[in-house]
Amino acid sequence: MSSHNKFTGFVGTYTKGDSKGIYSFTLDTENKKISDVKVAAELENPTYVAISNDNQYLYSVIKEGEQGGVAAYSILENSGTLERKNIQLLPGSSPCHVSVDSGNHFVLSANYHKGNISAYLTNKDGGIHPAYSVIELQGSGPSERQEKPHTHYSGFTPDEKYAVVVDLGIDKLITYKLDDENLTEVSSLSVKPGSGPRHLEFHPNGKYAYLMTELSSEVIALEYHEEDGSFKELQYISAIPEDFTENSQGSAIHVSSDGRFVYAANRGHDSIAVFSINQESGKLTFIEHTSTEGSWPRDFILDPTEKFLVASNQESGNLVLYVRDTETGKLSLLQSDVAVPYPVCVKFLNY
Ligand SMILES: O=C1O[C@H](COP(=O)(O)O)[C@@H](O)[C@H](O)[C@H]1O
Repeated sequence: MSSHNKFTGFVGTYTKGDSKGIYSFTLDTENKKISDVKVAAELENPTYVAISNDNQYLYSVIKEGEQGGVAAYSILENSGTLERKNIQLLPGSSPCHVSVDSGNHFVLSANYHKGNISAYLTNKDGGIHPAYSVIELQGSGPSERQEKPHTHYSGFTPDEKYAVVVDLGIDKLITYKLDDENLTEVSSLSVKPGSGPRHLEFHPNGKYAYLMTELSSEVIALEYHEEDGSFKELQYISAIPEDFTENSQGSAIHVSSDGRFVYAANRGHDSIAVFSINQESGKLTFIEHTSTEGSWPRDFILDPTEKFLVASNQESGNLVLYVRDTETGKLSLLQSDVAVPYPVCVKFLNY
């Protein structure tokens, strides 16, 4: 457990309205407050960011003119200051998700608009080489938002032997064997047609994973088999109340590092759903909904102590701070007036 009481976070945004790019902020866990919001780097549409395990580098989605890709930054002295290393762009829309492995060797990006993923290798200075593999996904789904692949997430399995890709347009989770030359498909799982899977997070025991769907607002509990990178469905559970009939779209999902709770965000219902995890079966039980005190919670994150949770409301432009009861998993509101324009993603440095 960290002995710090001040933690630096970063917010990726859409550079609409007043937004200038990536913002940094400080969470003071003693005074239970977020403050010191400032611009950390100016760039267009840095919607998603990933921080290397050693806190040396930040990788961000970037748009430049008619091109999109990934920008690499140095994080100066574990602070909120970013210095550009380089960028790698490809023609067309920018990606929506970026991730880096624990050894800071591979960077992966997923592109919703193009329906593809790109894999990059880093150089010894943390910059990135041009994409060495771009994989176009194939297929469609029954919803009008599933006319083609819309890849929303690419990350790593716990042992980092595989890349896992989630595609909202084709209702699929695909596992690729990862090396420095190729990504080779080894397994895939089709989930409920029309559910629109979006983001995935593993349980710390590496045996289960939890998948948030955007179109059906459900959490899918999965069993993960590390020997071949395959997944098996265990359970579907709604993240919104049964009687809520207005538009709502699932967004982010996180698992507490004690492996006891899953948190999932709902845009429209504007809430975070809390679930407890049965440690024997991996299945979930609903605990509560907490309002996000704003509109369209695109992302949220547990702080490094996991006693707090920070949510980002894209449309109302505010970060919201909750204190988390680590025994019950429940959230209680502390602060909801931290202005950040069009926040899309929120991340902390590692402590
Ligand atoms: O969650 C969502 O993500 C997609 C992709 O993000 P983008 O920044 O690449 O456009 C977005 O288009 C969609 O509206 C949203 O629900």
